[in-house]
Amino acid sequence: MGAAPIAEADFIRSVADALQYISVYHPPDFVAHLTRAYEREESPTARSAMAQILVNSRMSALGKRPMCQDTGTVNVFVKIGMQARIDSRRSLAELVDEAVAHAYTDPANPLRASIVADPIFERRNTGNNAPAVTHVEMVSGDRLKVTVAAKGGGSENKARFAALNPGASIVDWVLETVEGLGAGWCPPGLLGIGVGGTAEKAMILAKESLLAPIDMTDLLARGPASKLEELRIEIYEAVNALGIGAQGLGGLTTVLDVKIATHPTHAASKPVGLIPQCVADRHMSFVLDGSGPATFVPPSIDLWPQIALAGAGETRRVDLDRITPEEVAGWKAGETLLLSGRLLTGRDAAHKRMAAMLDRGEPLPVDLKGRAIYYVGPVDPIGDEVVGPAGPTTSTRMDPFTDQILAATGLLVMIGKAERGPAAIDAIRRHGAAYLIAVGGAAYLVSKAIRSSRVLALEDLGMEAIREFTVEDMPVTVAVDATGTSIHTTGPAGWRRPQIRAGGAPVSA
Ligand SMILES: O=C(O)C[C@H](O)C(=O)O
Repeated sequence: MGAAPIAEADFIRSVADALQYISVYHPPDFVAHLTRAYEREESPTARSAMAQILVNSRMSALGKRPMCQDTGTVNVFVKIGMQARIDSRRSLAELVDEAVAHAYTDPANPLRASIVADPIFERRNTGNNAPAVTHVEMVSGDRLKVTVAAKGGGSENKARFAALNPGASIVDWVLETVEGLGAGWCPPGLLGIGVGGTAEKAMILAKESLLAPIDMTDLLARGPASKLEELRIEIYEAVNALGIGAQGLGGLTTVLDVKIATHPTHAASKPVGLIPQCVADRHMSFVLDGSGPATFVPPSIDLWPQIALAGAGETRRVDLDRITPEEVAGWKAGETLLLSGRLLTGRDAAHKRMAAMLDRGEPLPVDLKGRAIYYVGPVDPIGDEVVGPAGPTTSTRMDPFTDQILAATGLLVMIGKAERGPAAIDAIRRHGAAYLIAVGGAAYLVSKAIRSSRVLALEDLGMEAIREFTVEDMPVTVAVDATGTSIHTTGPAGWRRPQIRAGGAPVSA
């Protein structure tokens, strides 16, 4: 007699519950590896960023609110036993999408809807984060193994592929590629590498490799038992020697682990996919056998270290309602500021609209003169929150608009995460502006500095609308000052170490 059929409702409920679970709880292996990296970190700025990420992670677990404002694209991998049966007339993708809609609109913990339908033209938010990206594989057995992941856009944007020559070095390609990624993928995190098969197979292998347990600490302690493990250690050490560090600030740890999955390939080929995983590492697996929905037990809060964040001390306080070009000119790259007052928000879609309005000679819906703008798309609030988790988004996406907006509006300050490109840095210097960063992946913690929030303009853009926040003592770091000095250049340069190949030879790349 075969296994009992899996009820449609059990499948939907299990996927929805898993999505809610991973939005608030980091996997224990991630917390353990990040804690170890934090304890060993010698770069004060990187260590402080890691402290904020760990405190944020614990707060999310306690408050049952998302660890990151970017609650991700839902990726689902379903392995269906050849003898399993799902009692439904709908497609598996439809069931997954119903679960996504349930999870993301759950009134107890609404997650941010980030998916836009029609990626080329309208880019209209679907409102419930569906559809997901669902992969199905038929395997032996009579059960269903489901893995759900919620992958942030910043790290997904840094996915890379190369069709290498069979004799080319994977290590050299990974090093060159990771150096070029910048910090928009929110390190410290993981690298997923897929090698072999075909172009699309290498990318899926890279993505799936990120779902394996994080075990670099054990691997380093016991030593490699295979050539693949040797390669993992070699890449792990070589990438960390680049000195990129947490949030690209320069430091000892950029990656907590390196995962590699392989598949046989054509004699002429060596396809390689690389997908980084940001600090919002969110995934879990469960099995359905027809006996009911999966259940998920919250982890013990003892999993997290208790870290006291440094007090304000002598930190410079900034009144956002009275900033002047002279004051901004006095800020130095690397300095910590505590911001209070009114802060505008705007990100990708708002910048595109504002640039189009300026091109047409139209007035903007908000006056940016002398103001600060925060690149953020927050989660909706619940209960007595004024806003949900609201961490910074990757600023380089706003680079193409920066010169035009600074020149046309008199905007003084931008706040986001990770580095700016050369053209944006040049514009910041020419206009006497400044670029500040908050810690990516510390969204719930950041939201605690926000005292009020209201939508000011472009409401149709949903989470991308222009809002006005009132903030109190919001901690940020000056990343590009008015002289054009960038901490994302000076920081990593100070922490870069010589590359040593397995066997002792220096890496040529
Ligand atoms: O969409 C976002 O909020 C952020 C995105 O995950 C990013 O890292 O840039």
